[in-house]
Amino acid sequence: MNAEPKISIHPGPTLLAASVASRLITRLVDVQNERGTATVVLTGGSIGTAALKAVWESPTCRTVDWSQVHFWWGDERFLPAGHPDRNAVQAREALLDRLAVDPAKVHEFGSSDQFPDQYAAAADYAARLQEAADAEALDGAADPRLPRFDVLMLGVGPDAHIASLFPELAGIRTKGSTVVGVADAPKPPPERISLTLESIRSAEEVWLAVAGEDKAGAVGLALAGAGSVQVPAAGARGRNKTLWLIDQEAAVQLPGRLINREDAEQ
Ligand SMILES: O=C1O[C@H](COP(=O)(O)O)[C@@H](O)[C@H](O)[C@H]1O
Repeated sequence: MNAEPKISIHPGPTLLAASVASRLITRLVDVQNERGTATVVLTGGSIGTAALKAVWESPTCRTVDWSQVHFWWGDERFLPAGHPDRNAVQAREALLDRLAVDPAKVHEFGSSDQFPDQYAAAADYAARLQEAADAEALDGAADPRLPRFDVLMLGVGPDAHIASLFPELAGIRTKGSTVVGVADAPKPPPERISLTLESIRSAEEVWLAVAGEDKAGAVGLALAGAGSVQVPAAGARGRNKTLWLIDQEAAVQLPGRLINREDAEQ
């Protein structure tokens, strides 16, 4: 059973990124207080990267023990290791390279100079996720193929894609695998690697961070209950929490009944 979406609307992208950052810091500290180690799944994209910069700029950044955080990614562009368009490179520049992280806990997708194709890199990531799940050996794990994801962050494209799961393509239809190799993505580069929707839905909390009027149609459709093959963002739900963190421009096509929901987050 996954959690119904809650929506939090912010005045603009800068405050949105700051809000995502402050929630992330708080959540990681809370999880570390409970369990010692926390796990976050990062996203690429505009707000995802801006939020990581905002984490670094936050006065509370150092309240997290960054050496005890596992970092995974929801998706990656299948490019050479240092390519500036790789989500991991952008996350490193924005935050990870500035922190005392444990390199053994930073789990990047393989690159095009390591693997012959995106399918081999996807199989490698699935195997590493399985290893991490086996090492945790959690009773009652959400999915025995995956480690526990405390927070999984997503951006949303104007076409409603999440991670590298695009409308109507094979990736969003994939069942029975945790990771998928993607060909022919409509947004460059065409070759990508992505967690599947079932992996995304195994996370304890899924946060979708979205800004801009070009995303308003996607946000409106996703929250009005569209199907996930046509509108992948509609299927992104966490087990305990599904949180849409959006700005006012991205909110302009929200169904009215959702804007004033009593349970909407402030
Ligand atoms: O290509 C990608 O796009 C989405 C959304 O990016 P945005 O810049 O429109 O916010 C992102 O979530 C995904 O990780 C990335 O690979």
